[in-house]
Amino acid sequence: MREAPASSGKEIVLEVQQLRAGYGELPALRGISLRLERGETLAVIGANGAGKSTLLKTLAGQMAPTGGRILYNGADITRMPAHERARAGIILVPEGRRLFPSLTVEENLLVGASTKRRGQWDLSSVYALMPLVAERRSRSAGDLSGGERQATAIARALMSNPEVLLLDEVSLGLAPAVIGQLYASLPEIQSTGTSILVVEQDVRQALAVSDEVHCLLQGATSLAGSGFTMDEISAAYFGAGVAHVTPTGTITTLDAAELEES
Ligand SMILES: Nc1ncnc2c1ncn2[C@@H]1O[C@H](COP(=O)(O)OP(=O)(O)OP(=O)(O)O)[C@@H](O)[C@H]1O
Repeated sequence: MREAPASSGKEIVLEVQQLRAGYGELPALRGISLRLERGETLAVIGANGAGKSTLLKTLAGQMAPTGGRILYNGADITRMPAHERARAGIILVPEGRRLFPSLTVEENLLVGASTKRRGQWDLSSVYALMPLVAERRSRSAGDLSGGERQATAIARALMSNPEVLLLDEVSLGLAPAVIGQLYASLPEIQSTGTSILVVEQDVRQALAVSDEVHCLLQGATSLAGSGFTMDEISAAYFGAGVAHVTPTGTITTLDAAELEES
């Protein structure tokens, strides 16, 4: 694997070094390294089973890594439990939304506020950002449509005033117009200094919303950085090795032979 270090001079909020994780004997992450800058959106892409959800779960503390380190604002949080990471500002919106169906939308949002982190997000600012959620505030979460549930899940995460927001498959199963509305809220979230790591199946959507992209292939990094062509991305996504140096930043490439060895 080749790496050319980036030197953008921006503050690194989250740094992942050679992260490994797996399920029993099955390795799901095989030495992932990445950096998330303050206020940056990084899209993690890759085919089914590439390790995207495992990466987010490991960053949120829901899965213990088998190797490597996670640094948050320079401190080693590799062994920090999930609830402490949430209190520290790393908030995961998991695939499948996981709201409390018998509670109203507003009650779900108030659960998000239970980390008691201070910041600009409270009920009124979240409702202003997401009018769809405001309109549904008195509804039971169990009665919402898929898009409304996803919007509510993001709104609940915002109530924690996250420093790092981890979004897993925001668009899964939603109509394009609904996906557009959800992604439209990201720039404003980002502008408050929150860093966003978004897992997205739709590569074009991922590129549209992110500053940088990180492609996983069978648990390893096949491409990372910005300014790639669709051909380069699809080669990394499906497994043909590519080599490319971006104008601005890090580039990591992995060819098929290296993947076999790792
Ligand atoms: N609970 C689990 N038990 C055993 N193996 C698992 C489990 N969850 C994931 N895996 C395996 O770990 C690997 C990585 O899965 P992961 O869900 O992280 O991939 P993904 O990129 O998020 O895929 P998808 O887009 O399908 O969600 C796959 O081989 C998957 O089969």
